[in-house]
Amino acid sequence: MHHRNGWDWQRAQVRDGRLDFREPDGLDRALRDGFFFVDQPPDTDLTGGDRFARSFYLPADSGDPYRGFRGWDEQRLGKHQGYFGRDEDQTEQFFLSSAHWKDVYPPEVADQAARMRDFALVVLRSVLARLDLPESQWDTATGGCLSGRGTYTLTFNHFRPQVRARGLNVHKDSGWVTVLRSTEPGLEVLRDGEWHPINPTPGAFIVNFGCAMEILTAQSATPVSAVAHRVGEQNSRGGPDRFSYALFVDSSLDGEVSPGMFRYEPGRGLVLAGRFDEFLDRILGNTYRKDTTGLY
Ligand SMILES: O=C(O)CCC(=O)C(=O)O
Ligand SMILES: [Fe+2]
Repeated sequence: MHHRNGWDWQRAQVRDGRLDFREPDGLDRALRDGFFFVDQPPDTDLTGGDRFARSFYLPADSGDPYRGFRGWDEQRLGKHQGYFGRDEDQTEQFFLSSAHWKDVYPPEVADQAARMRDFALVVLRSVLARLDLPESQWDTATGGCLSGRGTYTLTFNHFRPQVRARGLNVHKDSGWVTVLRSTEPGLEVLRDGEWHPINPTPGAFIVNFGCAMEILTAQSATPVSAVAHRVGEQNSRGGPDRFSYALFVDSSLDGEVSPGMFRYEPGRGLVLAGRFDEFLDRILGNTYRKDTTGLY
């Protein structure tokens, strides 16, 4: 349904560990849209994450443990970890997977990351329950995500308004589900050949699906869309800079845990579709380069 003020994105809440949509066909529509809103749980405290998003890039200051994170870089933390000042995008980012949360993030941020991960896994289970994939195969299919062996990354974006560039290039997220915290407009998604804004709703996270989910389900009875999205150029409006942060659920990068990405072929089962580490390198590399897009 098209409303005068844009696309009618679905809205859910989590009740008794399951996604409960406002509309009777809400889940099916959300799987096709690739994006939906979900109420933050009643006890959600976002102060640590919001503060980190507004501070991580600032020079260190002994009185403020949320500043001074540029020095935590890929050399120090490992591949795809730490601070990245992108060259072709306004965003400067901080990526951190769960193995590092307690050692690097301030304690409130590490706690919030774990709560967002648990919430994302509830959302993931609810979606898997709608697919024709047997439950006994869920953990294998998702590369160990449901048994705590996946890759869980909390990533912060700060959009530098003084940089003249796109905010964040066109891309699809790599993995299963993303739980996004945003308070400002700027996010746009490609749906039916047109770019539509997704404007944040107070009290709700934005959820979207990634490539791993799209590849797994493409031939199933319930294909799930990983929708291309981007952030437009942000101008200084005299107010605070735009920030966002997201909890990404991806498959394990450890070959001992998971051989890679699967597609589900009804009648045949899980079929290996390729290595996940190589896929991730490619999609991240292509997202932050000038003349490519983070699509596959
Ligand atoms: O800033 C946003 O609203 C979206 C960020 C995003 O798409 C991402 O970090 O993958
Ligand atoms: Fe994204």
